[in-house]
Amino acid sequence: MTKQSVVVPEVVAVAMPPNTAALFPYPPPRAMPGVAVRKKYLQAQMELGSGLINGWVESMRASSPTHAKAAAVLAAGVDDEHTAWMVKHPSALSKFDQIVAASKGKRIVMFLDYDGTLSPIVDDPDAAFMSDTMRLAVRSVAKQFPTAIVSGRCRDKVFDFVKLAELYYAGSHGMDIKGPAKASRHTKAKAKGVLFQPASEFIPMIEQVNESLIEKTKCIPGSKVENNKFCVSVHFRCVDEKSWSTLADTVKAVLKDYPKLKLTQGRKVRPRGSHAIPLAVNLCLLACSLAPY
Ligand SMILES: O=P(O)(O)OC[C@H]1O[C@H](O[C@H]2O[C@H](CO)[C@@H](O)[C@H](O)[C@H]2O)[C@H](O)[C@@H](O)[C@@H]1O
Repeated sequence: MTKQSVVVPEVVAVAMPPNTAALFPYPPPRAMPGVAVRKKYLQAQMELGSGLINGWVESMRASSPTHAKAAAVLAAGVDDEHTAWMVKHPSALSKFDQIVAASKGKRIVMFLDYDGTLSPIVDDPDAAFMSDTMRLAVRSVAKQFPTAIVSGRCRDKVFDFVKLAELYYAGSHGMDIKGPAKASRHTKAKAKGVLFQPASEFIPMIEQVNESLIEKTKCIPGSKVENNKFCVSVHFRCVDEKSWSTLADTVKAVLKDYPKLKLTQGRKVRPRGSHAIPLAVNLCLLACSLAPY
């Protein structure tokens, strides 16, 4: 997901009571002890039809820990990448007072990511469950502020994990947005009619691509194709690094027949022309009757 200033997990901490710090570690947990894993980079997400596919495997390598790198990190006991990342992205909780002071007199809307923020990163995307403690924390935040979850996943799937009817849900990287099913003091009638699906015409095409990707990648152990309704994710977290280029070539081959779909390096396969995350944020803000971002 593209990081926007109103979406970054640091903002999550703004409205979280300080004692929620232990609910979930941030940055997202590592797949192996001592090895930094950035969930954002662990999916095969490519730029389709625009020639940007070159270098995709390099990007996978650069952003994912190789076995050699993992071994080096374990041996040295130092993870420079993680340290550098933390310097650039300090925990909002360590600056909680400053953030509270800066928010005085302002209206706050909460935008939360799901994977790696509300749920731990796990190998099986279907098993990224949210804890009851986290659910309670989100529920209590939603009582204070209009709250939205913005995810690359299919909206229904996120709802099935979260199960809180009082939230806004922006699925498929913002191409599927729905206001709260349950009125709260923030949403009342205004939110009721919110349903935004600007890419509905692409659903049959996405289904075709999904089927084709499943068929073509089934011989690559560890790969997993996830239909997110308005976009498709090809996961390579569990694929041997030696097979990454095969996987990249396979995905590229499938998608060359779909010039209307965009394959973005480090992002997701989605209909061209969509600027999903800022749109998701703006629509949620409008639904809450706040100024667009
Ligand atoms: O909403 P985002 O933060 O942009 O992430 C979108 C993707 O999240 C999920 O994948 C990630 O979490 C999985 C479960 O922990 C993990 O197995 C995977 O490696 C991660 O990339 C989701 O499954 C994807 O469809 C989303 O695109």
